[in-house]
Amino acid sequence: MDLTKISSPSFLKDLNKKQLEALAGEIRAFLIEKCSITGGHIGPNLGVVELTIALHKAFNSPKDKFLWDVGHQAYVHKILTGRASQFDTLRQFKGLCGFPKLVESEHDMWETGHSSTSLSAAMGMAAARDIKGDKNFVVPIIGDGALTGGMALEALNHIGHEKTNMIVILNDNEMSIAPNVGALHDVLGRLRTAKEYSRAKEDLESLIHKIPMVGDKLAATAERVKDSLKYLVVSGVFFEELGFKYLGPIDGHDFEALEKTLEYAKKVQGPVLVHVLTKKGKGYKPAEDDTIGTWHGTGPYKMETGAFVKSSTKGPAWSSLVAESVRKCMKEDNRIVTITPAMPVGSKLEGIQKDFPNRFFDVGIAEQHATTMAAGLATQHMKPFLSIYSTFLQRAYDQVLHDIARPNLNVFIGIDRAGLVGADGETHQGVFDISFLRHIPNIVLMMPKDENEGQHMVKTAIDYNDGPIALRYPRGNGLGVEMDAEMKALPIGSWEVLREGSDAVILTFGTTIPMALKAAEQLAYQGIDVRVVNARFIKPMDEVMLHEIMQENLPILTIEESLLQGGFGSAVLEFAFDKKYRNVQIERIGIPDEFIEHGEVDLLLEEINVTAEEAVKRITQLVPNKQSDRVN
Ligand SMILES: Cc1ncc(C[n+]2csc(CCOP(=O)(O)OP(=O)(O)O)c2C)c(N)n1
Ligand SMILES: CC(=O)[C@@H](O)[C@H](O)COP(=O)(O)O
Ligand SMILES: [Mg+2]
Repeated sequence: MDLTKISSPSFLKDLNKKQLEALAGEIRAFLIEKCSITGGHIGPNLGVVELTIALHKAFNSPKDKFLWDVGHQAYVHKILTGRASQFDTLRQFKGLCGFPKLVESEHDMWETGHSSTSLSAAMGMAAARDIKGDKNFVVPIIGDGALTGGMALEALNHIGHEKTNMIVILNDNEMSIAPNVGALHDVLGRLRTAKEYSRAKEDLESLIHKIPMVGDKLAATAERVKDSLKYLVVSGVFFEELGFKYLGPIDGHDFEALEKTLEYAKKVQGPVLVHVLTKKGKGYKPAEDDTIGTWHGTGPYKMETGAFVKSSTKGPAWSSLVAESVRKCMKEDNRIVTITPAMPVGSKLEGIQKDFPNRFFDVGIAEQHATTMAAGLATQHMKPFLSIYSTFLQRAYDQVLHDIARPNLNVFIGIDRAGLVGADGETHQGVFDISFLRHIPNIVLMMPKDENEGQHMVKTAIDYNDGPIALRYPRGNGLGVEMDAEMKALPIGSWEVLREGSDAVILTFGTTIPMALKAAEQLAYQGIDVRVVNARFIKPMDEVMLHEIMQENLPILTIEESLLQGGFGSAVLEFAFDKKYRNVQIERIGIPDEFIEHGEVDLLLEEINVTAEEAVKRITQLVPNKQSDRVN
């Protein structure tokens, strides 16, 4: 079948088991081929091929509402809702989004990207339905990893209390990105093996009902016996005690089991949780055999061998640089404890996990817990290293403020994926952390210009004992610079002049330094002499140097791959105003007040004018008389 010809999932209603299985095969082949070129979340999507087909067969989207938790596993949903032809543009600039997107389709009911939001949103949609007296199903699909997110548990608690009609599909493949962790994971583990029990339960029930005369009465008593048996044998009671009817576990690749269970679930009053067992990466051996999370989200790969296509990079991965530098420090200092909320693979923490198993914690998708746990460690004079993506740190804003900064606890926060991340798009861009951290008292916030300065900043953070200190670093690789043999701490709040200049100053840090230097070189040809400063401490700023620059009354351009609103440039403006440098001209380049969609980072930066050309233009406007000098 030509998948690109699908315009709506309604055709599924007429397919028999054989045809459904054939369709599943075609979709798998399509996904493996397309993702081999574009990259993407191939593992999770191969695991939900049959489940997604069965859901679209059993329900009537968009009247019935599917909410895909995290949403990285919605490619099959996108294929069945008329978007197969767009997969060549998956996660590319102005192309198909890798997550559900309202503007893309009426079938995309809820935008995700961050984990564990589907149940809360589903409760909202179900409440609206009930208040309006509408009749439709609300069907959130949540993974075993996402279920460890605090929001999901808050929602389960409320939904069960309200006894709202909802069919929760728990897609359990025993994996988060890495193998799933936590006591809830263990509960699911007991359930997975409980297949026998649920069959025995049904056999028992039908047997008792057959006993003439006493059958039904006995059945009622047996119900209580069965339930007590349930307490003994399986932990499905976990969900049933929360007010959910628990169905399962069922094989998520078996169309008959799926159809039977979904049709049964549609008849149940109140919230139902259908526990579906799937295999992440199913149907593609390299992904199926993945036990660590390599095939959760990938770049392009060779279909035949599963070999990843190497991109040309100069320096080490930033995550590896930071993790390796911390690992070195952990050898010398047994106060250091590393915590990650479910991202050991992305943040390259496997080495730490292996060498220091009792000083490493993967807490699951639980950013708030991870952050406050770090605070608790710091109260006991340990040195917690919280490794967390910028975008996911947004989940723990109050924990940083209330639990770490307010009591001024010595926590080292490694903010990974700081800046534009590219393919994951607007739900994952790491461009807000400066704005939401800079205004918190006691915080030190820094960003290195290259991997050598990165290792020195790790040392700076480890040696710093006066409160919270955050090191932000980008997705991707370093510049390939030479590394000093020894890590050495930097003076807190110290900036560095990279290029002298007497006509204007560019203040910038991290990934935008090469662009600033390029602009300065171009301006030199115009006779404009620009100083370029590595403003590597975003907080505290180098106020001595700032006073000097402003006393010289030099025009200033700030550049940052971060939100302008409340960002570094704002800090410089505030400084000038507060210190009464009212004549200094200041311009800012950075992320505008909008969400930045998916695409290659260079194209995104061009789109929003965070470029050397823009810097040249802005500086030229700042020093017009230099222009006229040159012309005369
Ligand atoms: C708040 C938040 N934290 C972390 C992530 C990163 N992340 C994306 S998918 C994923 C694992 C999800 O596991 P599961 O829900 O079981 O889905 P599966 O990939 O197994 O289908 C994680 C940790 C995220 N998207 N959002
Ligand atoms: C869907 C999700 O949130 C993660 O899979 C994320 O895409 C990982 O990002 P990196 O690829 O930058 O590790
Ligand atoms: Mg999972």
